[in-house]
Amino acid sequence: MTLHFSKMHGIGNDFVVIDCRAAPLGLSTAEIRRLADRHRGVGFDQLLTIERADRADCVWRYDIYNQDGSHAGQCGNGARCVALWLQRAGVLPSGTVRLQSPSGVIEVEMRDYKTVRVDMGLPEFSPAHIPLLIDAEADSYTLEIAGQRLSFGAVSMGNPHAVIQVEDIAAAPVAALGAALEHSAHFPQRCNVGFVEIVARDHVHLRVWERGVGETLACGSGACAAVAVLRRQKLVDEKVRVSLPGGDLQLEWPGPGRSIHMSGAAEFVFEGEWLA
Ligand SMILES: N[C@@H](CCC[C@H](N)C(=O)O)C(=O)O
Repeated sequence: MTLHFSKMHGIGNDFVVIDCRAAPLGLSTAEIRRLADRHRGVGFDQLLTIERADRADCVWRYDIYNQDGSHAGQCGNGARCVALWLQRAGVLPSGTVRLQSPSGVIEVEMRDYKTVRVDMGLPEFSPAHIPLLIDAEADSYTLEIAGQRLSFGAVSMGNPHAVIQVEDIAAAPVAALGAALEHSAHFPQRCNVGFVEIVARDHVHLRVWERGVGETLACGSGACAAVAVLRRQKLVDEKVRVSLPGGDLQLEWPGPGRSIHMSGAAEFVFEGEWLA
């Protein structure tokens, strides 16, 4: 089997993008993992498929798979790459465009040749929605994780996120605590774990341990989650620059009942054929 793909990235969060407009993906979980292998396959953080929408108010939809083959509900950096991919294919209408994602409709808008602004929708804080097995919704939760008491905020951006505030981003225990919280029984669908250092009310540093991947260079939904959690705790302003290891994203969240907007780069790397 030969599979044509585009290799793309959004500030270092990298993707294999497959055109499924004419035919469904048809890869097993084992094949997705082989394609994700950075030595024996192509390598990616997420696999994105582009398909025809099945709802009347969208033309295109995308689906998301992590490196370990698991399915994801949202991918912010991926949404920007999907918009750029559709534009290069000549099928992205001008202006604001509604895209069907696995967790609902989002809106994308090309700002210049490689900057995309995305309406990522409403952050959902209710534990049932995340899902987080805990009695009552709160700004912050404390649990015993990996032998220590850990405080974190939690939110769904269409996918589950925990957000931990740290003093020094360089020293954050991303791998150790990220993996432990991702697999904690309190998160029945696992979770993405963000470690965030507040630099100023309009600037934070963020590193993200992604569910199904590990630490990535950037996570768009993780950036939204960090801003949502910190803003709810009244620690940041409406507009926040989020600096990740792979680059910066601009976030805007006016507050409850309003969408979070994220702006940042999307880039093509190459086109290829996978000889499966
Ligand atoms: N890199 C993404 C998030 C991808 C999905 C995530 N790992 C999950 O399983 O929820 C982003 O940019 O948002």
